[in-house]
Amino acid sequence: MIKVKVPATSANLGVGFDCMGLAVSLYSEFYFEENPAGLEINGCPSEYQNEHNLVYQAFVKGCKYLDEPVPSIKLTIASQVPVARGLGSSAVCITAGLKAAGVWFNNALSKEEILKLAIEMEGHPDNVTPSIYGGLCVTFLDDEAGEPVLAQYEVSESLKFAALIPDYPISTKEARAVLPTTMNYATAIHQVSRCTIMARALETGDDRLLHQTCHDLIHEPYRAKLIPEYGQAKKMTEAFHGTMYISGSGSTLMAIMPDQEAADFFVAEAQAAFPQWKINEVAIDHDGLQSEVIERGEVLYR
Ligand SMILES: Nc1ncnc2c1ncn2[C@@H]1O[C@H](COP(=O)(O)OP(=O)(O)O)[C@@H](O)[C@H]1O
Ligand SMILES: N[C@@H](CCOP(=O)(O)O)C(=O)O
Repeated sequence: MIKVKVPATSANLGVGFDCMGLAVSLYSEFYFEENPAGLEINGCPSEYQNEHNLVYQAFVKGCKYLDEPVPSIKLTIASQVPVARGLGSSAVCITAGLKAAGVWFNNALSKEEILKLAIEMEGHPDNVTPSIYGGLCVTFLDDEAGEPVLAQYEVSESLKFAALIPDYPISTKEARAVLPTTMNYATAIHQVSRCTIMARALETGDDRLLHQTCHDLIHEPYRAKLIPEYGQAKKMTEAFHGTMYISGSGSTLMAIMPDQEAADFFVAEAQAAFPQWKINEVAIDHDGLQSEVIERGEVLYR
């Protein structure tokens, strides 16, 4: 049996639309076993328990890329990552399926190959890269070869992340449909300058600089309208000297707090204000995608 564990992600990270993302400590686990009786999928909503399942689709893509026959499998999913909440559930499914295909055929897929195939499936790299590599990642596709180019950045340990997860979904497809198709020079300059300096603010833990730089003009103004509580949550975050952005395509709002004390007070206050939401501090995941081959309850190799 192959076990794959993948962290959730917080993509865009304010001003890093479609390029910057962070792996966070909510995990999904996937178990792949041979099942001669045919495809069987458990542990996810019934609408995903068929051959269209995204994890299975990615597994098939990996097998085909390797030119190997698609094995008949039982797939069991145990997920902490909520669906359509901007925490990368689709990226998690895709990277897990690809990784399992690689492991199934003697670790035949490198991380770089998994990344390239995952971007093809997801359409943008900002959530799949951190789900594979962990930490804070920035990625773009090379103009000529179309190869992913990535850099990893440090995040100061003093900064604390609190995920405000609403009780309603927003699908990435719908959230992309509300975006304009063009932007002007002034907006591009605003965004590029802030994104570059925000990476430094995250590295140094400079919460004032973080607040100055984390001001997106590319997607948040349009998507905030899909989250009625956006303004209230932002005000509350700022009252605790934090900085808030829409995680991925929403609906989760991510607050970056300057220290542990502020994070603890903020989480309690936010939970009282939004009793139906799940509000958790999340740590940064530094490991990314992990796999194990297990036989008779024993881990044979990782
Ligand atoms: N456990 C799962 N099994 C199969 N597909 C899943 C699972 N979790 C998420 N998905 C797929 O991912 C989609 C949600 O992705 P998306 O709209 O990008 O939101 P997000 O990635 O922010 O959670 C679902 O509609 C479904 O297709
Ligand atoms: N850059 C993408 C990120 C989507 O992330 P997800 O976690 O919501 O899947 C976008 O903003 O559309």
